[in-house]
Amino acid sequence: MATCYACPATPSIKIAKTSDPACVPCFLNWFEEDVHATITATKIFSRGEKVAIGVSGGKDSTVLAHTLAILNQRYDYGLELFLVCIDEGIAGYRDHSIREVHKNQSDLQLPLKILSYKDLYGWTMDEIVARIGPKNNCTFCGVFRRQALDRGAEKCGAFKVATGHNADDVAETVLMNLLRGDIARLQRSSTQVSGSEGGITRVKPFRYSYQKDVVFYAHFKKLNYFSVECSYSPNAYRGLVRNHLKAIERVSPRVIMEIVRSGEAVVVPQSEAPLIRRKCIQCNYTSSQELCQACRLLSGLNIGESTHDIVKSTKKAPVSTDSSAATSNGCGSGGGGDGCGCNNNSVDF
Ligand SMILES: Nc1ncnc2c1ncn2[C@@H]1O[C@H](COP(=O)(O)OP(=O)(O)OP(=O)(O)O)[C@@H](O)[C@H]1O
Repeated sequence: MATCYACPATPSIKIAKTSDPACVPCFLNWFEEDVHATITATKIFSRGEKVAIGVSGGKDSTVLAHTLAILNQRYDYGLELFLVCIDEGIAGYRDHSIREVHKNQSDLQLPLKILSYKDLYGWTMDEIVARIGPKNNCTFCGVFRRQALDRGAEKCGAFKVATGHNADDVAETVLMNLLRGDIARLQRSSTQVSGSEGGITRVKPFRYSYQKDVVFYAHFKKLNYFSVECSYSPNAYRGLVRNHLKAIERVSPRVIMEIVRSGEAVVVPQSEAPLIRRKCIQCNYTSSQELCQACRLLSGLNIGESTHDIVKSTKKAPVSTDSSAATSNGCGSGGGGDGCGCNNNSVDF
């Protein structure tokens, strides 16, 4: 009978990333060591750094917060960790997941900052959807969340945000950008540290961790997390790409890592155009234009512009260094959109 890859015990699972059989204790140890290997290989953290972990209450960020807390102690990274949670104002969804965030905060004993769209922007996502309808709402949510996470990090004195995007998310993003011919975004989404132009940087310690292994880890560790999909998520184009990827993965499990690595191998010649980086005249957030993406969206909302005009107004930046410029089209736009900050449609993280 087969034994665990690392000890004589009977295996309980097959590790998704390596296809090795493993017992639960060896799997848990393997997972943590694999994340440690990613962190050391990609050099995403520096000693003494303050790091804000974006926690939504979902499985990925819940596992991320636990793993980083463990590794920070085990390997003495010397990081000061904070939890930052953004309340988008989606009744029946985010209010429920925030309960899980509180439980995790009490387990981990890390400082928690919760910021809401209502306080930051004057609108909840429920109010925005009531105003603009079911299409394009991921555009608003993505731009606002990205900026809100930066603002949460700033409040903790952190210049780095760690998110729970995993290898499956990154592979989907690489494929989506490739299918859309957006090679500049493909390269941006494949870098180890993004958004470093003087602002707050973003890192993904799970970029080489398989989604299934994250789920196994959460399950075997009995972590508290909320597993319901966002009620407004149309899951259009990313859903298609995800299904294709899952089909290929059944034949060749290594495909996820191979796509992630392929994305990293793409080198795009630097644009001749100078990057313009300034502060938004309204909110002081880093932007490539007078008004940052969030303020442009907000001004359209506040004056009652049509959804089409609001979203169109965010597509004008030719050379964008606006760190909120992760999106330009909406998710509900039938798959043609540049997507949002959430995993369902984003093509930039
Ligand atoms: N409301 C939020 N507050 C704080 N961080 C968030 C929030 N939403 C998303 N994030 C961050 O962005 C990452 C990707 O989020 P997304 O919702 O797209 O994917 P997910 O795979 O469902 O992640 P999770 O399981 O952590 O919710 C999360 O892992 C988390 O780090």
